[in-house]
Amino acid sequence: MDLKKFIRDIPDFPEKGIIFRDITPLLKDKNAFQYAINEMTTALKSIDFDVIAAPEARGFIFGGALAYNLGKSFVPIRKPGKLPYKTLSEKYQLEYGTAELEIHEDAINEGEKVLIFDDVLATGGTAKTLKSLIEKTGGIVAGMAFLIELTYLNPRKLLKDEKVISLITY
Ligand SMILES: O=P(O)(O)OC[C@H]1O[C@H](OP(=O)(O)OP(=O)(O)O)[C@H](O)[C@@H]1O
Ligand SMILES: Nc1ncnc2[nH]cnc12
Repeated sequence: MDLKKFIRDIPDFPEKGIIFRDITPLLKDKNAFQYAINEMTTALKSIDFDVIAAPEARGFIFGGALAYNLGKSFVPIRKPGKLPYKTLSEKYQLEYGTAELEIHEDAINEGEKVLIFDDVLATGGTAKTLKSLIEKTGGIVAGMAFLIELTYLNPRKLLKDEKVISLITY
């Protein structure tokens, strides 16, 4: 199945000059959604890890399904003020502005192998921040996987030495 057919390009969203890759048509089509989850599930079998960590909001949609499929636990990384226990937090830049993410300080056990999942790898700013937060908790990043990679933004420049998987590239 050509998954790109289910990604809609929205020019100038949320700012002028950005081509937003909208995943909602893929989510709307049950066969495409299931195919994407199954393809990613297969791809992730090549990585040895214990836990999937994913950021709010779009990362949760796929991260939870993948963790269930692979029999792994799931760690939510959230926008500020949403997690109820003690948190570690980092501010960062993404393709369209600045943002901040938080993780519970006890979310990951010392030495646990973590797979980062997100829907889009754009500049790599979010992924780099996720890695840093996970390492602060004592976790080890075993790999990173994305539904979509925007190669024209050179995200892998920020992710040297990481194992990176993506299903759809632009
Ligand atoms: O590689 P980067 O340039 O950092 O961009 C990628 C991030 O941007 C989007 O998240 P956004 O913060 O827009 O959140 P959302 O999932 O809540 O829409 C996307 O879901 C990734 O997390
Ligand atoms: N161009 C883009 N489309 C969708 N999500 C994104 N996150 C960062 N850049 C994005």
